[in-house]
Amino acid sequence: MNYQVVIPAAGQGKRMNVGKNKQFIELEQAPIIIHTLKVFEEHSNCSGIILVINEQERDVFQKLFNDYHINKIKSIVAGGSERQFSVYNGLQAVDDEGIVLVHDGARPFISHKKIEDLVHKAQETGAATLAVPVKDTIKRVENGVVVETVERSTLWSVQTPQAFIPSLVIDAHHQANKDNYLGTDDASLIERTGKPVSIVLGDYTNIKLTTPEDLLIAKAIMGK
Ligand SMILES: Nc1ccn([C@@H]2O[C@H](COP(=O)(O)OP(=O)(O)OP(=O)(O)O)[C@@H](O)[C@H]2O)c(=O)n1
Ligand SMILES: C[C@](O)(CO)[C@H](O)COP(=O)(O)O
Repeated sequence: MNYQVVIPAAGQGKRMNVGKNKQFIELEQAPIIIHTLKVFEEHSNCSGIILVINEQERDVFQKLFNDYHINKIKSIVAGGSERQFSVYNGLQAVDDEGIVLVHDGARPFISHKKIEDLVHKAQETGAATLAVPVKDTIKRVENGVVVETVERSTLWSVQTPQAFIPSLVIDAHHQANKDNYLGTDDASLIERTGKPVSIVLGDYTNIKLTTPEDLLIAKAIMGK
């Protein structure tokens, strides 16, 4: 099943603390965002990429597309002040057919196999996300004191891509905007409308490069 993918890459990378958009940090002679884009460029099931960027970085991205032969870019869309707004802007460029994926530009280690597993599930249920079982014990803390230890067997660490029937995720964004609701992922916007979101087992290597330590892990993953 073919799919389109919206890739939000318009963040500032504050937690990476390198003074620039972390998407441009080089790993093995290519920027992080190129590693991510190449996964979809090289996947025959991907019919088009909608990339969401900071407008001030348009020329930088354009040069990267030329240098690395990224040809599946269907649209380049300006991001917003929050990830949710960036994704919403990207979704406006999506064809209302098939399945749409939303995938963080900061997650370069996604595999074709997991994308295909996810798309298959979204075809069945309308909405699905990759996730992995939590390995640490998770506690709810208030004012530096533990108020609850959450039952670990029910906890999953959610990743991207997340996959949807386009109209479902677009309607959920509209509702969230109307309610002034800000979520940290797109699946939560669907959950809050009462519709089900399925879980598809991801890989622990599908990390989001967020803080400097993640670059050490990324180098190990690439070495593997
Ligand atoms: N306003 C925003 C915020 C985030 N993103 C994108 O959403 C993905 C996940 O966000 P995150 O890892 O938090 O990236 P940043 O927002 O850049 O990081 P930080 O919060 O540390 O500034 C990234 O590919 C990021 O570029 C975006 O397109 N628009
Ligand atoms: C969407 C996400 O990657 C799922 O884990 C995560 O919520 C993004 O969070 P961020 O703070 O915007 O990176």
